[in-house]
Amino acid sequence: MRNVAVIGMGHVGATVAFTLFTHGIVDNLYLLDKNKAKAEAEYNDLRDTLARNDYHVNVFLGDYSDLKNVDVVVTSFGDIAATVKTGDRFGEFEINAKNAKEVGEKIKESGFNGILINISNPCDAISTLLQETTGLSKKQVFGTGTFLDTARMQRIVGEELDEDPRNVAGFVLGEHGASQFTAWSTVSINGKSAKELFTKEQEEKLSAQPNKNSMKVAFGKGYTSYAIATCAVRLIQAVFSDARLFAPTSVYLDEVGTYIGYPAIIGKNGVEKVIALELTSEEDEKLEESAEIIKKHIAQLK
Ligand SMILES: NC(=O)c1ccc[n+]([C@@H]2O[C@H](COP(=O)([O-])OP(=O)(O)OC[C@H]3O[C@@H](n4cnc5c(N)ncnc54)[C@H](O)[C@@H]3O)[C@@H](O)[C@H]2O)c1
Repeated sequence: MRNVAVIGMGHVGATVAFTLFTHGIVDNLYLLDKNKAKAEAEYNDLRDTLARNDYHVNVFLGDYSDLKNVDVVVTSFGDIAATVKTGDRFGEFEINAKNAKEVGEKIKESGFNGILINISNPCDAISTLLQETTGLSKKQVFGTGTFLDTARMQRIVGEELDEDPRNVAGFVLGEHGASQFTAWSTVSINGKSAKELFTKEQEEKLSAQPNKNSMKVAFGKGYTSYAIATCAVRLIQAVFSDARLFAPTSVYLDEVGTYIGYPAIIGKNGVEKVIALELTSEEDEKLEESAEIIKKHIAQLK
């Protein structure tokens, strides 16, 4: 049985739950939110879907005591208005640091010992706090990180070359936030390296787009949901099917001493392996600078 709990049933959590439900990716789905009325409304809306859904899914109004038997917990708590107001994911840091402590302690008390995939922002810092509070291993806890920003980069590069985004390989690395960067040395399109296709100026212009585009969506609809939910669901599937998916997620990177967006192999144990990239010295510096920003914020909290 594939058991998933989603904690935080806002725009993102509800879209993750709906996607799992309609794609039959879960057998038992537990919905949790500190706003009980919201969780109950989502629970009832999903139950009303059952008679027309292609798959049977057992959906529950969850409680922390249910987590003991859950395989994957997704954390999507927060207050998106705080990010939209500031245009910076650290705008939600104070709120979500408190939430991470509260939710993390409850997860620990529940006896949960599965895989925790964090979405809540600022993603790298909150993944760090959740790992510390739950006491789960660094393999068991990871964040969606730059998996989403990488998808945005693939879209932008694909559009530039009139190619399907799935034909674009490579990574956006670093903070899921303003200091992220496209590691152009890793990017290729249908086997051709970005270096052969773009000038330095073009790369710089394209680099700024993933983060800009995300804020454009957030400002336009007040939140973002489809792309992040699709990323989270792909990662959940990778855990259930032990896909050993090579994906840039927010993982603990020893070299920089923090959770940060970097490629890893995702499988049944969570982070099976972090894959060391051969970056240029300029990219290495950018990664370190991005790590310093994440660490500085976490240190200010302590
Ligand atoms: N990592 C990414 O790429 C990415 C992308 C989009 C959104 N996000 C983040 O995901 C989070 C959710 O976004 P959203 O648009 O759904 O926000 P939202 O404000 O619509 O919903 C947040 C939900 O969390 C609940 N919540 C708050 N504190 C809680 C707690 N302690 N325990 C349980 N539930 C709690 C709220 O009641 C609310 O229903 C935000 O932090 C947002 O910034 C991350």
